[in-house]
Amino acid sequence: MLEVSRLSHGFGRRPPLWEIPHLRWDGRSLVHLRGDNGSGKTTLLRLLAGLDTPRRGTIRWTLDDGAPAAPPRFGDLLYLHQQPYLFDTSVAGNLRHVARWQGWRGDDARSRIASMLARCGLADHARQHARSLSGGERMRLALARAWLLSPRVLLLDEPTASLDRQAIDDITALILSLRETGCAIVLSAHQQSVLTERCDAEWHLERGGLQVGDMQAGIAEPRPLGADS
Ligand SMILES: Nc1ncnc2c1ncn2[C@@H]1O[C@H](COP(=O)(O)OP(=O)(O)OP(=O)(O)O)[C@@H](O)[C@H]1O
Repeated sequence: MLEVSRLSHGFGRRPPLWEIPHLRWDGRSLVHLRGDNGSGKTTLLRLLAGLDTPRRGTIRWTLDDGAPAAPPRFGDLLYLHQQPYLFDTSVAGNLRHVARWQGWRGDDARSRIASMLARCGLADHARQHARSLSGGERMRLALARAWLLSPRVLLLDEPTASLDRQAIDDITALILSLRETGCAIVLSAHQQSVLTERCDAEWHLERGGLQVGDMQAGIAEPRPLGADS
């Protein structure tokens, strides 16, 4: 469970990008973080990932009963940038790094890597250098690498930006499969797509605040700037 309280952040002398009085997330759903370019989606995801420290407010992880939980460790929570960093090696080599990190060896490692390459449609690219992949393939490899770490929470920054329809469909299928494993996902996207249509909830950054909506019920609960909820 994620609990955000009186959170705000900004840069330099500029006013805060947004203020979020209160946000509670069960850490189970698939959330679409929506907002115009420059509204602060990446900034919020980076704060949730613990990569930056907020100017004001708190981000806490709790157990279901509200008791404090330790912040998720690397591997439990992963943040993927829209141009994901890939290791300077082959496609399979990128997955071998994770296999070593996980302590997998020999045939066990090889079969896990082969099945992940197949699942992500990258089997034919196994020996190709990762940095020569197309945009959609790079994102698929980044998701494959993340998947091998079995994250509990995945924060995806514009995973379908600049991709064509087929690539968006491929990434959508992968993200939905990852979610089936029980991984909670927040993904940012400034436009609606086949992927965002499959989300359970929407967090909408606009006019300096965050509106939370339940996509299934079609409800949006405005949380006005500065107000407690
Ligand atoms: N490290 C930084 N230093 C100064 N300004 C920054 C920094 N990071 C982000 N900003 C500014 O904060 C604002 C929000 O940026 P952010 O990347 O969070 O928006 P975004 O909603 O993710 O945008 P996009 O949809 O274009 O990716 C922008 O005006 C950006 O220039």
